[in-house]
Amino acid sequence: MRYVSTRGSAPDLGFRDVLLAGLARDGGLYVPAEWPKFSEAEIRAMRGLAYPELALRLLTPFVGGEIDEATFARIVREAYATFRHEAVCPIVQTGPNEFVLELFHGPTLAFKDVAMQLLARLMDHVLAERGERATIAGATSGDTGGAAIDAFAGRDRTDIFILFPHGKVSPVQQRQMTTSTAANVHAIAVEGNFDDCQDLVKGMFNHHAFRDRVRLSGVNSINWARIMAQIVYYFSSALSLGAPDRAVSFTVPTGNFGDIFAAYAAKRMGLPIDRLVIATNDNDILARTLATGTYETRGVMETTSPSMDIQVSSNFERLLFEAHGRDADSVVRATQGLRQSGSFEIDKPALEAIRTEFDAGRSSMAETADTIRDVLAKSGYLIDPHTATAVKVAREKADPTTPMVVLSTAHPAKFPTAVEAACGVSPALPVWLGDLMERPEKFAVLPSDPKMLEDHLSRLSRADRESSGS
Ligand SMILES: Cc1ncc(COP(=O)(O)O)c(C=O)c1O
Ligand SMILES: N[C@@H](CCOP(=O)(O)O)C(=O)O
Repeated sequence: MRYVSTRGSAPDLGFRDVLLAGLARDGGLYVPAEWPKFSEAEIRAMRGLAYPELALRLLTPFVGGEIDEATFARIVREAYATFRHEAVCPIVQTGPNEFVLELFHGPTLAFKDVAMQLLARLMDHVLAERGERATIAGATSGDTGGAAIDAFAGRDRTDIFILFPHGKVSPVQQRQMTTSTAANVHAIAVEGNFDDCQDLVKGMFNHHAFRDRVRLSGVNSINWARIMAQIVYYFSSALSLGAPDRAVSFTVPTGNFGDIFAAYAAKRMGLPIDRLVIATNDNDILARTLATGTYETRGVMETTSPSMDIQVSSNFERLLFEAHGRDADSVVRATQGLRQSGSFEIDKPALEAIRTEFDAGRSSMAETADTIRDVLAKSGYLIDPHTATAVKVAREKADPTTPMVVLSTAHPAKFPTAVEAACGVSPALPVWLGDLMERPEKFAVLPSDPKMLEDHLSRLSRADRESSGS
């Protein structure tokens, strides 16, 4: 399996190089040169497989023989052994045709664990094989950071630097990033919003001399391996609802477009998916884009679902590439427009192609709070604000003939203030995180300044020291 960049001028790479590269050298994102396909009979034969075995079957084609079978199987099994639910990503029914896919049974209570536990082990393996070290940089609006820190803490081959927007993540999210005692973990509070953090990280990737010196790798969903791992739970949930003999729809609380792009990938691989519904909070750039055909950034509004407070939705670039028939020039034009004027128009045929697969809706903060209350009252089930934005939108788009699966991307205990304000119940953290709020914090505070950030990383990165021979 080879991987190509959405911007067309970076070299094609194999799986191990894509895993370590993160962002392509032309600023684009890697996608598989072709989508692996599974027939109906092959999908039917996946029914009843345990989650790690299903993951092995679906992900093996993406690895393309670059990691031997036995090692890959061991890594996958170890990654999912960290989950505290036997099914890894179970579904629960919350309405006649409404199901919630619980993605929060991993170590940090967020869907990011599903991919990050695998990614860290894969990177460790490839780095050990090559006898190399890497510097990991990631931007987070709250959940990616905690999940990445948990997955990479204490790993000898990597130093990890996580940038989060100062004062704009929930207290639980912040502590999950700032209380690690591992020497290779470095949390950085940036004076800015998530888009600033993401810009800084992409800036470091696009500064090739720096990138090469510190051997920069990424853990955001710009890294193909993140998307790859997230494909599995679309299959597992659809299989348990009757796929491939029955189509299902998914509603996904969306920010950086990684999770819903994994659903699109599952569909391209043969999973019968009817509608893919994008749910946004008040930062509704994607819902506006689908309605108008213009992707137009506005200021970021702080909401009760902070992980979705974002304007520049990185993985939308992967969808643009597909919707334009894999024409990299169209993607380059769009990204130039975004950089120059904060907006771009999507051509009519590409927009139609997107609308054929996707639908979108928005949930305001008040509607999200109402939904938390309503789901608790009617189903006795407590959801977090990100999940609630999706339930609200899913209910507007529901079709009585097709099961609708709503992705529950975080445990409610990560956002106790918003949940309690909505419904009067304050969800408790699980026992293993019971003392999280009392643990001492350690983090740097930096302005949104590329040079200061690079200096900070250089000072602390072991890969940089090795490259400079000091
Ligand atoms: C809890 C939660 N829900 C939803 C999202 C949005 O997911 P994506 O960025 O993949 O669209 C995020 C952040 O990624 C998140 O942390
Ligand atoms: N919502 C995310 C933002 C980063 O997204 P990613 O999936 O690209 O890592 C977060 O919680 O950090």
